[in-house]
Amino acid sequence: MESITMMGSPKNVNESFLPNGTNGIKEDKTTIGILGSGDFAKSLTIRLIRCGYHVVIGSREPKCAADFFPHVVDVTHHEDAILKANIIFVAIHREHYSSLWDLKHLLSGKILVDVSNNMRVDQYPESNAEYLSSLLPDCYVVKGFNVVSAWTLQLGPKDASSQVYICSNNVQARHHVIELARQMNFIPIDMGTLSSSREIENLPLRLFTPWKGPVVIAISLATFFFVYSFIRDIIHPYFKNQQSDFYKIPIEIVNKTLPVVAITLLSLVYLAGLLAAAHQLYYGTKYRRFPPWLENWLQCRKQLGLLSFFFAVVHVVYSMCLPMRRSERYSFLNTAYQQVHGNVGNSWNEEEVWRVEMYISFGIMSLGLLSLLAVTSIPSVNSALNWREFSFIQSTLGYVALLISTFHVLIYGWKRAFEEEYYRFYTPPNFVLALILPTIVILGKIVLLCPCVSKKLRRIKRGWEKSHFKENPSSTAAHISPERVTVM
Ligand SMILES: NC(=O)C1=CN([C@@H]2O[C@H](COP(=O)(O)OP(=O)(O)OC[C@H]3O[C@@H](n4cnc5c(N)ncnc54)[C@H](OP(=O)(O)O)[C@@H]3O)[C@@H](O)[C@H]2O)C=CC1
Ligand SMILES: [Cu+2]
Repeated sequence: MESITMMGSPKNVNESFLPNGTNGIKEDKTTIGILGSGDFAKSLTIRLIRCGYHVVIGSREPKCAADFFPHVVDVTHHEDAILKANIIFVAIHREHYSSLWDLKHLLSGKILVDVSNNMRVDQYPESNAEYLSSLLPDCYVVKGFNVVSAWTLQLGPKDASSQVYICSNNVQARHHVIELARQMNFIPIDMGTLSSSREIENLPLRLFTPWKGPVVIAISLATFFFVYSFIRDIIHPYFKNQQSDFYKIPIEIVNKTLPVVAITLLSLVYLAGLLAAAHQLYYGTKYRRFPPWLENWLQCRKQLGLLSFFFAVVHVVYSMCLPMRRSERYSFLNTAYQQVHGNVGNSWNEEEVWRVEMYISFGIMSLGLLSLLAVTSIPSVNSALNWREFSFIQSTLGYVALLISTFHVLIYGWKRAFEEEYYRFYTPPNFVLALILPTIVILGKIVLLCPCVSKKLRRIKRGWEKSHFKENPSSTAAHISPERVTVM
């Protein structure tokens, strides 16, 4: 186990971890108790003694457990440990909390820090900390430190970026533990009463929660457009003309899918804002709640925007690699041969040259703007901008990015669409599908910019600015109005 090997022999630990004094413990030492001698207890002990605390461990088998702790640590029975400390970490699993019942009389009046986590979100009817508090009502139960892993604890005070969430029904106990967290070089976040403990216990179990919806949308779009292109551009020519284009699957078909997904996701970012504005215009007020699906959509615009940026970047890399392909070289040589054979000296086509120059240029510009939007969505950059600057970049420049990328797609494909021989009207090529949403969004924005509409929208907003909280303090529409949410 890493935590054990890191400690080495007690002598080494004494030399390397203890901060000052002959025995490493400060004169004004504070004793912290820990019940349990597992991974978390070991790592917590290291962090505490590095920060100058004296630690007493309560174990069911102190003799065995003592081998795994530095010799300055007092490893003893539960009863003894409880008597020696006022702040006691409960580093045992919830399933064993009932064993503390026998120690009830000794624990009375002590601060108990519950660090436990569960295996699943909302695994039990009540949170572990609330359960501990109900089991030992004479103790001051504080929830905290469950979001840091044993590994993080071992990294030592140099790692001063970890936040720990702390809550308790007893204000003094909470402040003691907050102060202890600060001394241990964590950033404590006061979460109020013990009713927050369920939320705190669910925090380490989250897996990219705000990303789930946008990722599912991106994967679904990518799958749909990939399969569509595969059938249209590979399977159909194969059955119709016995033309084997299967070599196109790894790069060409993938690279036809990526830009369509990127532009569709970017359109979805702005479509949500447009629908929210339409909702407000329709009802003539800002105080009416958006439907839940629209609220969720508005809240995941940043993730949709970043995914769009990701797809655009991968599309650029694929496009730059297109000339490296062997197939590209063969078709280039074949064209050259046919040109020589046909006695064509100059194949320069001014219109084609302009088309390609334009769409590449528009592609580069839209990637540049998307990068700017992505950078300003980083919290540290975003906090350096005032609201107007942020809104200019995320809203105005975002629409410009959408417009330019629409031109990029349009110029790329318009001529090809008319050159297609088969399925011209029944199954439009990918790029035609890619243009549907951006066109709707751009037209919608133009409508919103019309003087009469924008005047009405401004009036609605001004009304909100003046009296929102007086009129409807619980309105969530205000919190996620189209103008106030990070667009990307
Ligand atoms: N490991 C981690 O990274 C993290 C752990 N946590 C939480 O910390 C707590 C401890 O986790 P961890 O150290 O990994 O677990 P371990 O299984 O490594 O250790 C648990 C300890 O509990 C004690 N114990 C076991 N059974 C009983 C029992 N029947 N009665 C009383 N005590 C018992 C044992 O100590 P002894 O034999 O000395 O009595 C044992 O060492 C858990 O609640 C966990 O959710 C929170 C965040 C991160
Ligand atoms: Cu492109």
